[in-house]
Amino acid sequence: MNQDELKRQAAIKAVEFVPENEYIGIGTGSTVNHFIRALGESGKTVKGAVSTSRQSSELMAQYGIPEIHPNEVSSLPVYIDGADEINHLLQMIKGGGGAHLSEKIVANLAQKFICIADESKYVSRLGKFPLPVEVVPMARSMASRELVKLGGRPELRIGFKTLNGNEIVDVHGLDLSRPMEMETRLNGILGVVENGLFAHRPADVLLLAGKDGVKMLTAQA
Ligand SMILES: O=C[C@H](O)[C@H](O)[C@H](O)COP(=O)(O)O
Repeated sequence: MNQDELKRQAAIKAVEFVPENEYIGIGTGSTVNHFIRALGESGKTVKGAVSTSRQSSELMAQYGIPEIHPNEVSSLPVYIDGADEINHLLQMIKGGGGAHLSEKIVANLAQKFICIADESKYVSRLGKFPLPVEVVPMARSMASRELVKLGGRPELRIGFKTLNGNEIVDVHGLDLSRPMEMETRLNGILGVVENGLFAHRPADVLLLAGKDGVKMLTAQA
């Protein structure tokens, strides 16, 4: 089974966690695209979904899943999303698609965050994947100098703008051994809008697809 098929298996499993006739939250990325298709084809009815990107909104529309704005809900029973890396505490690096700001907002509206991933995403230590950091364009250089002081090597994602018109710097080499501290610290840099560490809001459940099937994991102390 290739990686894409494993992503699809995790996504199909996630449909079982979707409550009928409720609003849900939907993330962004290739694994989530499989989830939207699987939900659309499942015959399960949701009242609607809060989306986190244009890409997800467009696919939801193709499958007749109504979209609702995050400001119209105060809570969501579930949020389904992928990850670029996830550890045993279900803390994640996200933002490979540049959508981590809206993903973090919607994840924080959710009672349960279900992460869907293939087994290559499960890591013993976060940080091989460069950490996406969304920055206000006029502060990009200033913020990048601060990221260097923290031990990172920021690299501008050339030609990319976020949903909010900002830029992304992908930061290599940061020490992420204390993810909660680093998440807070990075967001304290002037010009940083949000970083892709999900340590304060980890996933609640990980559906991890491997060659032996889809495992359901929770945080391991
Ligand atoms: O901005 C993108 C998101 O954080 C995605 O959840 C993440 O990049 C994983 O994407 P994929 O499912 O394509 O591997």
